[in-house]
Amino acid sequence: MTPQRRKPVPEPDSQLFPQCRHCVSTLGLIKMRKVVLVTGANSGIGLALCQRLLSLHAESLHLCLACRNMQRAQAARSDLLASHPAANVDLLQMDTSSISSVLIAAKEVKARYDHLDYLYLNAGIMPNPKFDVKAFFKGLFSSNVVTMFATGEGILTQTDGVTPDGLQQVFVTNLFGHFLLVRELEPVLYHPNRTSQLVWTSSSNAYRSAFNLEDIQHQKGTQPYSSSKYATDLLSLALNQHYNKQGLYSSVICPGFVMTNLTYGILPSFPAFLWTLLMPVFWLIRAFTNTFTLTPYNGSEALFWLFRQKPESLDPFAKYHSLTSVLGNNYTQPQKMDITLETSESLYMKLLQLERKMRDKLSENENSTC
Ligand SMILES: NC(=O)C1=CN([C@@H]2O[C@H](COP(=O)(O)OP(=O)(O)OC[C@H]3O[C@@H](n4cnc5c(N)ncnc54)[C@H](OP(=O)(O)O)[C@@H]3O)[C@@H](O)[C@H]2O)C=CC1
Ligand SMILES: CC(C)CCC[C@@H](C)[C@H]1CC[C@H]2C3=C(CC[C@]12C)[C@@]1(C)CCC(=O)[C@@H](C)[C@@H]1CC3
Repeated sequence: MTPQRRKPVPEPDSQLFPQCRHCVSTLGLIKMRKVVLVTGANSGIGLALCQRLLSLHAESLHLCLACRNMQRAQAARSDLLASHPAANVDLLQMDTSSISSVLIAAKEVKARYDHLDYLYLNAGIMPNPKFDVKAFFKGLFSSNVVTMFATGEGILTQTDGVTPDGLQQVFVTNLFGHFLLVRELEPVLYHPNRTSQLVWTSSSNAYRSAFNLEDIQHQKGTQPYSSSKYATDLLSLALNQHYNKQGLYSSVICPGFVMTNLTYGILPSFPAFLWTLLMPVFWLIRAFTNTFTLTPYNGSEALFWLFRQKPESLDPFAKYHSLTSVLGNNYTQPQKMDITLETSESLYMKLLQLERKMRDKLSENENSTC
């Protein structure tokens, strides 16, 4: 963690009143710096988002990179400061797969900042992916080919693990750790007269068929990634139902297919240079599906777009897709999600139950070690 404990500095709106800062503050026209926390910010889409945010708002932002590995986090911070020396970039150690790590990190956030404007819930894993070559070639010659390239449907499975807390690794990393973080940060996310936004990096690989309300952690299946992303879509809707009155809004995005550490892991025997050699093929595929955003910069388009939207104007049933045209132009498009209010509410209740169980377990452990 960075040693300094800084509250964001109130800043007068210098565009409105360029000459007299004193008058601005005495008139009470003070505008606080926007505080933005991004999980999984040290690489890929998360890091690209940070770069883009700083390109537009370097001095009016307070950026907090929440990462599990502080060495990688430091490297990302140095990268950002190299291109934006005046930026405010803090680091926060947080492993979303560990309950105690999330609770400690949330406490630290509440001590450092008195409000959070944006919380990007982006960290995610797809462990031990298995690429079904046979299904891929079968798909290539079927009418489903475009969907296969856009969503990875039917060609990927994963082997999940269990964390020391006894939770399924993918479920807790991608979803539950983030849920707990949101719950813990309620005091800095709710504030009168202004709104806050939660933005989840979901996926078009989120399938209803991979999700089961009776097995929300996906202990039994072989598609924990797809299940965790479908659960993300459901949870975002439930959060809107429960939090909008308090000025807190939630949205989900899909970055498209992006070349990152996560995707390199899908074909581990495939060296990075072969992926680069395949780029012309991928650009060609863009002619059929604009979901091939390919670079983290392009993939972060919808995350960046949401930063500039009024949250009240967003559709809680829509997933916002980053898309890139054949000519390389980026844009964001909403698409209705395959979710219902009933299922989202049932999942929300189950997550609250699991949260209570985990908290009880944690305090039992603390008492027994006292
Ligand atoms: N790439 C793609 O095509 C797509 C990606 N996505 C989603 O985008 C998000 C970002 O992934 P992407 O940029 O592609 O991949 P990266 O692997 O580059 O980024 C994932 C980030 O999450 C972090 N992370 C992983 N596990 C944890 C953990 N337990 N605690 C804290 N941080 C963690 C990683 O940290 P570390 O460096 O330490 O591993 C890394 O910073 C993910 O949610 C992914 O599911 C969705 C659709 C498509
Ligand atoms: C080596 C071959 C010539 C080409 C192989 C291509 C596949 C490995 C990709 C084609 C579509 C991709 C895809 C994803 C992973 C890699 C592919 C299957 C995702 C499932 C990655 C994670 C996501 O969240 C999805 C949105 C991606 C959808 C497309």
